[in-house]
Amino acid sequence: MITINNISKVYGDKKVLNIQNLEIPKGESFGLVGNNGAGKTTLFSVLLDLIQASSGEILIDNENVAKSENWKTKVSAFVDESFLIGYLTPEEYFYFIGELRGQNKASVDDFLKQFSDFFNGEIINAGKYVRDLSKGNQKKVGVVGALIGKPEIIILDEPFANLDPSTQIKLKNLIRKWSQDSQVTFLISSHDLAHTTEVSNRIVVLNKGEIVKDIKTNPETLKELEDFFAESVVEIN
Ligand SMILES: Nc1ncnc2c1ncn2[C@@H]1O[C@H](COP(=O)(O)OP(=O)(O)OP(=O)(O)O)[C@@H](O)[C@H]1O
Repeated sequence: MITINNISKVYGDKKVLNIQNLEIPKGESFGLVGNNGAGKTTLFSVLLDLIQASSGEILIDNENVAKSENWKTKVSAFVDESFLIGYLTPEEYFYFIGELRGQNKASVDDFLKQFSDFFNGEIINAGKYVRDLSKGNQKKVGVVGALIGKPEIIILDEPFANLDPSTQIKLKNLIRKWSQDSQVTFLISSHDLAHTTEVSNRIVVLNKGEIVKDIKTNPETLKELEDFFAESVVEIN
C-alpha cells in the first residue's frame, strides 16, 4: 500500500505538486494522466526518493520512503534514460538488474524469452551498447528491466511513448495480467488516454500539481477524460 500525505513540491515561488491524501492499495493498476507540467514525473520522483518533497510524506507499507531503505526491494521503476546504464549491453544491464532482485542469469534469460517478439531482434545479441540503441529500443530495455523479478510495485513513466503498436499491445496485456493474477501494483503515467484507460483500474488526473479527478475505471472513463481535456483546449482558427 502506498500512502501519500500532504505532499508538496515547490520550485522558487511555484508549487508544482500539492496532494493532500492519496492511497494506492496493493494490486491496483493506477493510471496518472495530465497535461505537460502537471506534476506526474515530480510525483513519481518524490515517491522514488529521487527528489525531496517540500512538505509531507510518502509511505510504502508504512515506511517513509525518504527515511527508510526497506521499500527499495519491493519497488522498480523506469522513469527516464537516467535509469539505464549506457556502457552496458542490454544483456549485461538485464543481468545487473536481475542480480539486484535476486535473479540469477539463467532465470533472467528464462524471463527474457517471452520478450523475444517485443525485442524484435534488435536488443538481445545485437552487439550494441544501451547508449547506441534507438530511443524506442532504449525504452523497451528500461521497461523490461523494471519488470525483472516481478517486483511488488512497478512505476513506469510514459511507458507507451516511442513504442511500436505491437509492443504497446504486448505491454498492456502484461500489465493487466500481472496486476490481476499476481497483485502487482502498477503506477503508470501517460499522455495516452486510451492506453491508460485500458490498463488502469483507477485513473487520477493531475492539473497544476493538484488532483482534479480520481476515477474508478468504467466504460465511460475514456469519454469522461477526453471531454475533460477537450474543455481546456482553445480552438485555433
Ligand atoms: N528542477 C526543476 N526546477 C524548476 N522547475 C521544475 C523542476 N523540475 C520540474 N519543474 C517544474 O515542475 C512542473 C511539473 O513538472 P513535471 O515534469 O512533474 O510534469 P509532468 O506532468 O511530468 O509533465 P510532462 O507530461 O511534460 O512530462 C513543471 O512546471 C516543471 O517545469
